[in-house]
Amino acid sequence: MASSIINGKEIGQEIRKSVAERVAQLKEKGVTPGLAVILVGDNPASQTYVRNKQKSCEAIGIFSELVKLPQEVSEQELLEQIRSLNNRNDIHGILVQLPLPKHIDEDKVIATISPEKDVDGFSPVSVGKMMLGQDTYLPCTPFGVMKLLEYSGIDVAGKHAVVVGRSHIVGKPMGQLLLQKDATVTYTHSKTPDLPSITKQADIIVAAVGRPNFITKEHVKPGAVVIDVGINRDENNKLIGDVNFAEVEPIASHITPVPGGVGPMTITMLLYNTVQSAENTLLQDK
Ligand SMILES: Nc1nc(=O)c2c([nH]1)NC[C@@H]1CN(c3ccc(C(=O)N[C@@H](CCC(=O)O)C(=O)O)cc3)C=[N+]21
Repeated sequence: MASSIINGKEIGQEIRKSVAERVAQLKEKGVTPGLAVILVGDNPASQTYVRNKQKSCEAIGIFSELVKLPQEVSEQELLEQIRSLNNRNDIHGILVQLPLPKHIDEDKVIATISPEKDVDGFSPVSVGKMMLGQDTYLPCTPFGVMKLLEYSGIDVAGKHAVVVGRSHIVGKPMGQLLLQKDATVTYTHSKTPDLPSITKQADIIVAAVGRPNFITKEHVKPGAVVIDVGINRDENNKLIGDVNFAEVEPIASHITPVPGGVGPMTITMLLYNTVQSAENTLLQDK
């Protein structure tokens, strides 16, 4: 059974088209959605991601502003930059590119972003609302995975979903969103004994461990859906996922490739959240 390869680039493009239409409607009302991206230091990977985010904004008419700060910037200065962006009417979304240098308290930085502008969905307020099923900005990567499943016609209700990884930005919220759609969710992680015995029971596996080719055919039940959130780089700087694609593809029913799977969806949902935030300001003005 060869699997159907889920094309995140194509699904992302389709969603971006409808987001672009909403941007056009906002502009008719005199509002240009604006995203501020804060980049600290000069990590080459972060620079590439940030450039991709800016290009994607431009392509659909979202204004994007890059705030570049040196590696040695003080936490105080970074917090002041965020507060000033919180107060700007032309900025509807604020994203602080992670990871941050070690001398800066990431939790404090994220908590300083106004929840109204937290288009990453990382702040304590956003996370709390998500847990309660309230209206909020959903974290872009798990949100993107839910859209991939939906657009691929995969109904998660009643399915057993196994999430591998428990990070604040992917694993934990991923399980929540699946649970909200009536999946039965199992969380697994680096301290889970005999992982294959658990993942073998999954109808849907979401791999978000950050280890290249970690999920092999021994982990996968034939016919399972396999979503690869991994973005590892090999020695030649080539992008590789957490799933051994060559091994797993023949037995899965659906699988996401890396690149071209979850990655493009993360950016798509960032654009989506930013436009949502701009629309929300219009509702508040009324
Ligand atoms: N505050 C914050 N928010 C983030 O959302 C955030 C972050 N910090 N820090 C870093 C990670 C990583 N991330 C990616 C987004 C898109 C691709 C992506 O588009 N990948 C393409 C390929 C890109 C390439 O070839 O390099 C793909 O998978 O097809 C990858 C990774 C967002 N992150």
